[in-house]
Amino acid sequence: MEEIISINNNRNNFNSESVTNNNNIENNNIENNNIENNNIENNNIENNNNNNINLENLSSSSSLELYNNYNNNINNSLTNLNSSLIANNIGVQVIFENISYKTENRNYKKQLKDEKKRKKKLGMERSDPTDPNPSYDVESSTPSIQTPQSRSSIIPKNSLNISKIDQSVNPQIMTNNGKIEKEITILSNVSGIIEKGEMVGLFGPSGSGKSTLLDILANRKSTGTITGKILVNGKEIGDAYKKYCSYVTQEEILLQTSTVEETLKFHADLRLPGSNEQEKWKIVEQVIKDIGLTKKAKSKIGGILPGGMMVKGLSGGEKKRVSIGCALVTNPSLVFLDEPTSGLDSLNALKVMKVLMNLTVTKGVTVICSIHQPRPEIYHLFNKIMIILKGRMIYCGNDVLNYFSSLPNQYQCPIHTNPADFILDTCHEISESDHCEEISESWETNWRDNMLAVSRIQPFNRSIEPSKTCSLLYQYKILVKRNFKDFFRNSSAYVTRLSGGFMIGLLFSACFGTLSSSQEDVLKISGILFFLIAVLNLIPFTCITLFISNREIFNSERASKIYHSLPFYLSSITTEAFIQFLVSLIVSILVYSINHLRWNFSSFFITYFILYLINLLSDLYIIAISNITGKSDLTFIYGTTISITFLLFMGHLVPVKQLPKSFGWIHWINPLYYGYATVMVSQFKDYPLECPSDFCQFPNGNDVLKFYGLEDWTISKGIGILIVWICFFFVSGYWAISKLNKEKR
Ligand SMILES: Nc1ncnc2c1ncn2[C@@H]1O[C@H](COP(=O)(O)OP(=O)(O)OP(=O)(O)O)[C@@H](O)[C@H]1O
Repeated sequence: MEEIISINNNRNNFNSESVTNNNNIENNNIENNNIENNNIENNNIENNNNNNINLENLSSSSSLELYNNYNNNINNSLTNLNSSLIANNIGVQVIFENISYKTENRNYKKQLKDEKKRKKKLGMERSDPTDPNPSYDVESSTPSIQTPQSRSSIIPKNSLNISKIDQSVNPQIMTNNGKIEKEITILSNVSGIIEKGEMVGLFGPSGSGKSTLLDILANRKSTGTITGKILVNGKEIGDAYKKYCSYVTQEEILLQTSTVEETLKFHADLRLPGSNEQEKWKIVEQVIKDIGLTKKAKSKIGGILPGGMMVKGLSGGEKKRVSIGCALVTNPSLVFLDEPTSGLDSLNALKVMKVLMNLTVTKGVTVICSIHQPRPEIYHLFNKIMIILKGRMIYCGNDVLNYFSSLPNQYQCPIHTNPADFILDTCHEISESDHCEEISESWETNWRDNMLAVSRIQPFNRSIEPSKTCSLLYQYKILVKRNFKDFFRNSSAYVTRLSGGFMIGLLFSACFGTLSSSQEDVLKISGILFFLIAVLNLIPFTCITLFISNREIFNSERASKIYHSLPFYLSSITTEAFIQFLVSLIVSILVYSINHLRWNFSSFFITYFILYLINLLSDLYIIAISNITGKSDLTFIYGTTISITFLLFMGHLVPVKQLPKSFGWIHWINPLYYGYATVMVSQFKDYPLECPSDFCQFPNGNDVLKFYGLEDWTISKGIGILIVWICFFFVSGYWAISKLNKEKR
């Protein structure tokens, strides 16, 4: 039996793909998706011109009533299509009503400042005796008593009206009677309906509020006040809503050293807590098929690693498909995408969009994406268009061209013009016309009176349970596994750091040679200890770009809420602690064995342990600074300033007792001083020194300690204080990563 369901996608020049009963969607180079989906077998979607609704009549009509009837028919035919085509699959219907969003105006201070400047300038102009046409006081920040007409007539042509300018630059900054507000309204009473299995394009000029609406619909907004309702299949489902949504950000932030399947498995591990390994792998395989990357499953993502090394990997479009894949592992009902085609060439953009269309057709997934001027083939893949202008919905449906021609100015799409370009151009025209307000209001009234009334509530066929999360320990395990894999695959990271340790060890050996307990070598030994601490303090500076890049990945993954910040932070510190363990060990063994420092196991062990603590501590404070600043250049500047201060007041170059009184206290807040004091004690405490004549400066190691003001120092005190400092930097780093530089949405 071959049932043919015809739908009219009712846009001029529409020529969408056809889905045959083999589900083979013509997909250029994308692999065919042989997805087993009994529900859609035997269903053919054909976009033909045998439409039930006559487009010609519609285009000649400009009446809203006719348009509404038409739209209702389309809605019904789409609903029929959806219900018969994808009866048991995962799609959901989403109705959002009167969504408004207010937030703190981040430009408030700047606007006030600009306003002050403007007033000052106007004041100066007024008092200019040479001005033949003295201007009047134009108080944009307080309502004027002049009539609009008189007011406009008295504003000199060249005078600045800051509130007007601000609104045109950033049309979302809505002012109240021209008053600069601390809180601004980004979205106002936005409503719409998205049927299951629909692919919806969210259009609008830059700054109109598309990303804001997507964030709200995807439940990702963490700032501001949101009002309105989101109904899933007619129900308000609160927290469980998250379970149905996935969000794909504009920029794909993926770990370059992971393969496609590892990336997806990572997401499956953290987002599917109820599934076993076998099930997760099955899902990963299916997602790889869905995104058409079976042949590239074992390929690395690729890109430039933080150290600068280039890893060959996927193309931009393929990376975007992996990002989409990450969003698909949870089998979402709704997928939101913020400009999925940005940065891609038109062929790759089309491939990405066809992957999305496949999902809507084969699984009934609802796809909503904001998009800027797509090529016509992409535009025609959308079942529905939503248009946001100045934070208000001006259209939501599938006949936008006819709708625009029905508006007061009768905007007609010229032949051979990309409809997407026409939509954007028309939006600009509308926003500058006097009808803008009227058009938004008439659409809102139309929505309330007609659209909502005809929408059919879909039955709920997915369970409404709040989503489960993995335990923190499990998250930590998965993150540590990923970190170590990444570390060993990034040869520039481990080769540089380990070979750096090796080179430093050899250079020290070459410079200081074999040392003895003679008087001349006493200063060399204290010099070696100082330089060892200085080098191990500076080594972490080589990893600033790595820390910043990890932070970016973390921010993006945290926004998707796939893990908690604590396991992420602990896993990063675990990897770092391991690397520093190796680096300090290499340096200590080389220096100790070649330079012949005080040889007994406890001295070696204590020296090594202190060097390790110094290395770890330095790593932690660089991590803390990079988490606080979020920028590599600032981390470098603050880090070097702190390190230089620490090294100066370490007690080697100038023994602490000889430091000037006004600055001498600094050594008490210098963790490197405690490290240096402790290794000095481990080397010189009760250490017999050669004394060739009756008088020598240091008859015994204790005299060396006395010279440096360390005679009362003990090893246990030093280790204790260093551990306290490590804890301090550890906590500061965690506080900074969890509280600062968050992705504000
Ligand atoms: N806290 C804020 N203070 C001031 N303006 C804000 C604030 N948050 C958002 N905006 C402004 O609101 C507008 C809507 O932002 P949004 O990112 O949703 O627009 P968009 O349509 O997605 O733009 P684009 O297409 O350029 O990404 C922008 O002009 C933005 O600058």
